[in-house]
Amino acid sequence: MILDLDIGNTLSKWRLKDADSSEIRSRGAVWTREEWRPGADIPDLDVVESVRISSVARQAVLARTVSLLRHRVGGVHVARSTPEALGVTNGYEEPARLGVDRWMGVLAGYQLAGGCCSVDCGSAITMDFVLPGGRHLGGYILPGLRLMKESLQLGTRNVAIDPDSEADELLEPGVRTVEAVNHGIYMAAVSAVNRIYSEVCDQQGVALPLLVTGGDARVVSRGIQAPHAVWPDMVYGGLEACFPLTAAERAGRMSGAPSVPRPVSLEKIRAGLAFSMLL
Ligand SMILES: Nc1ncnc2c1ncn2[C@@H]1O[C@H](COP(=O)(O)OP(=O)(O)O)[C@@H](O)[C@H]1O
Ligand SMILES: CC(C)(COP(=O)(O)O)[C@@H](O)C(=O)NCCC(=O)O
Ligand SMILES: [K+]
Repeated sequence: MILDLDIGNTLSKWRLKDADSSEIRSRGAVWTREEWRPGADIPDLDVVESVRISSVARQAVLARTVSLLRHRVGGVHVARSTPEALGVTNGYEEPARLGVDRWMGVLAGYQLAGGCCSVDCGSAITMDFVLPGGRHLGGYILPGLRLMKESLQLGTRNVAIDPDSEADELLEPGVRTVEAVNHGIYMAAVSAVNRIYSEVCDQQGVALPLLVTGGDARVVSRGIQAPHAVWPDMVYGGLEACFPLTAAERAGRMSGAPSVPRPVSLEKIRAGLAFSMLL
């Protein structure tokens, strides 16, 4: 079995993948903390031959996780943000400083769709852009839904936005504090994503395929106007592409990769931008 780990600021996600069949056998998530307890937090390591890790948690968390795993597992692969990989050049002035989850998302998105915009809705909402040809432009970081809510300190943190609620409902004025907060932060997130996507496509003169991942991907997706695909395993897709271990991965296939809708035309994106500026 292959154990894939995506350690974010809030949640540490794991999945077990069968190295022979390439099937995902199980998955889970625990709050990100200092130490892993195999058998409790993550599956028993006896069945694991290799581990692939993307981590943006504090360095100490990664160091401890890796030292625990190295004692028990043959191959431990830790992803890093590099100046170039898989045909993509990292746009950061200091490439190593780009969050590795963003880099994994960018690489997965580029493998799947060529030039693209990748959006990761987790503790932070990040947006990254890669042009056809592989130039990563850099991106945007804004607070995620949960962080925005916590920063208001109105005691509403434990009432999550229902991921099944309709975007239309969430855009209406709230008539209770929790509702006003939820609708406010939702509006902040989706209007930023919509605007940034359109602005960058306009600046660069190209309509890019759009991919969305992260714990809040489903709810944010409902408010995104441009055609897009939700890909919960996008960070794992980057790990598969960087460290291919199964036959399917060596052939360039990433688990759970969605079919990506064609973007609308650049003219339509520009018309939408012009319209929003008139208002
Ligand atoms: N069951 C859940 N438990 C915790 N957070 C959840 C859950 N479902 C959705 N979320 C949302 O997902 C976010 C975490 O998403 P994730 O992509 O895992 O973040 P990160 O990678 O930063 O740890 C939380 O901040 C919260 O808004
Ligand atoms: C921006 C992030 C905090 C997002 O992390 P997440 O919300 O996925 O936990 C992470 O990608 C990170 O620590 N990045 C380093 C800074 C940067 O990318 O510029
Ligand atoms: K994120």
